[in-house]
Amino acid sequence: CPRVPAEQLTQNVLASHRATCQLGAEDLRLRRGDTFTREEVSAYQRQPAAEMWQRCAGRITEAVQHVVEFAKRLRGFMELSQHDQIVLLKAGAMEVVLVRMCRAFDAETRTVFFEGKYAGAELFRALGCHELVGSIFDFAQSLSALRFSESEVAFVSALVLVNASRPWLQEQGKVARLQGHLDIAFRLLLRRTQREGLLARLPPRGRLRALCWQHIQQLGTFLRQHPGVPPAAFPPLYRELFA
Ligand SMILES: CCS(=O)(=O)c1ccc(CC(=O)Nc2nc(-c3ccccc3)c(C(=O)c3ccccc3CC(C)C)s2)cc1
Repeated sequence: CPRVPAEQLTQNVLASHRATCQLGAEDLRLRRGDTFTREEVSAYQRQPAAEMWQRCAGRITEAVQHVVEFAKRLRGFMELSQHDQIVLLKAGAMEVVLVRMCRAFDAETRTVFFEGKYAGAELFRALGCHELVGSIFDFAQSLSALRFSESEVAFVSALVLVNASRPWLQEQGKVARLQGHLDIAFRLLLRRTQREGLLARLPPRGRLRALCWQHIQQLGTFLRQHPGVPPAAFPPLYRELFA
């Protein structure tokens, strides 16, 4: 079919995701059976809280950097003002990580890929934020039930990022136009693949926002309880986004 703008935009969204998705969905699926042994789990549980927080902060920072690269490749994102690009990434990067992370979640064993193998929630006990970890698993579980294709993950990620209702935007109209084009392209894809029902089953935006807020709060609690941990122990980007 002729390369109508929506088709071109769709190709750009899919290519941007494929180029920056960090681990391939297929690889993640193939490694599902590979879970940590009881000994390895208890070794993680015996880690000091600071060590586990720093490891997770490092992982999150890597994931966020891939999301920044995804945004930069999205047609139209680089045409936004620098200020608005930063506003959208500060508000949305962690939300996109959470959406992408569902590909690394195995609902059958309720485990997530972490540092080379699949881990249950109990592996993260040393973090001291049992509720947050449980909520992340629940959220990943709800997303994995939707059986996203990579194209759907790509579009959901793009629409999480390009959100004209984020506060502090300077050129809200420009973001709304880009958001509108992405929305139309996504709906065309869903119609073509008989997946229109997906839109009604996506979690409300508030779920993502609440999870990110819980993460920021738990980080704050951890840092207050461990005044000895130097801020330099966390990657600058992680501190900039969450501390
Ligand atoms: C995201 C791109 S990907 O290619 O799919 C990919 C690429 C790479 C990986 C490997 C990986 O980094 N897994 C991590 N797992 C968790 C985790 C941790 C608690 C429960 C559930 C998953 C990480 C976190 O640090 C995390 C994740 C979400 C919110 C908050 C946090 C930190 C908090 C809990 C201190 S990192 C997985 C998936």
